[in-house]
Amino acid sequence: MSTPLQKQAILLLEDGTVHYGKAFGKIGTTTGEICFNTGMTGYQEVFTDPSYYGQIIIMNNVHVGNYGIKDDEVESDSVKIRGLIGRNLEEQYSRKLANASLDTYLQMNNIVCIEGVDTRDLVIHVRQKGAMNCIISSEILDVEELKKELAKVPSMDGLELASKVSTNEAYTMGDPNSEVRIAVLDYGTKQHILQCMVDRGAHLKVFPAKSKLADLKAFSPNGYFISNGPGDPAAMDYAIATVKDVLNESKPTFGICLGHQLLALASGINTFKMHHGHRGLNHPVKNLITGKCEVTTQNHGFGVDPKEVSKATNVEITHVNLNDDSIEGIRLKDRPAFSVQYHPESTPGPHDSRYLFDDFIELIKKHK
Ligand SMILES: NC(=O)CC[C@H](N)C(=O)O
Repeated sequence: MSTPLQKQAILLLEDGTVHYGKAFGKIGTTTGEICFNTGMTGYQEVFTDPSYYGQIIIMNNVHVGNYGIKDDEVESDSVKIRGLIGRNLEEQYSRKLANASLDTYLQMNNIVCIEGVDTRDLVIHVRQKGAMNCIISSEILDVEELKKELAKVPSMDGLELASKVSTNEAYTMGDPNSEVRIAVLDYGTKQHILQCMVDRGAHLKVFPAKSKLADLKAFSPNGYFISNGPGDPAAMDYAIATVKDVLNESKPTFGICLGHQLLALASGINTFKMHHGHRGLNHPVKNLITGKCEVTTQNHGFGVDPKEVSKATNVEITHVNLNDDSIEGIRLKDRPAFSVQYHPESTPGPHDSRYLFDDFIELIKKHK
């Protein structure tokens, strides 16, 4: 909750919209693409998800921070969002197990934030006008000066960001004696995606973004995983080339979110920038194979082109979004490869879709 002692802060959007509020986290200036997350819980997992790198997040929930911060509730080693916008960002927290307050955590991670903003109004605005860049500042309070800074920020459309959050060195996880060996292409993976595979007995080797098929093959994998990550998938020529080579191996391959988009691009299907994307914990998806509905966790601003998918002879649509009919899952007809646009590891979120990890492990065992 804002107090009279807090410094002023300003939020300026690319279309000229201005919101005034109070500074939270680091005092400074930050820029990025504005987007909103409708989830009511799981803020720490959201802030540490590398897919959000380069983005400034509006949290729809009116209170953020009430249960503090816990060191192990993270999806990567640091906060990856570029900035945070909230109605009430809380310094006080009530969970005994928490290690720190949200404010301390955001300051430690150098994240510039603004609170006291009418987030309902702002979310409706972004929902109507679409994704755009924005700037938050608690040090420059002159709108004209902020406009000049904001004009320098590149559009998310066409931006390659995955190589900035990928691991620098390859590393392994899980039981080295496992019969299931998965080579992971890390474009900014969430830790719990890897954990979901390790929990099912897999041995993983996680490779830096620019690794080639030959690097992966040196691990003798019997399955390949293509991770989630930030930025525009169409700007990732190096990854599209590697995923094409991976598909030619005809080994079980699974992609999540950015990995789904790369699987489509490597199969000759384009992606596109969505109007304002999907970010939250309650997106209904229908599995067209089983006829069942799943409530899913989502975080994406790009999508796979539905017209091109329906024309492609080698690709089958397996999942659709029940809110807007967008493509949520595909599988290849001529290769043991499948992918989903949403996040089945669901940290945070409902566990309805974790069966996809079981399916992947089963597919690998069958193909051995
Ligand atoms: N969660 C993700 O992997 C996001 C993928 C991609 N950066 C998008 O915004 O669509």
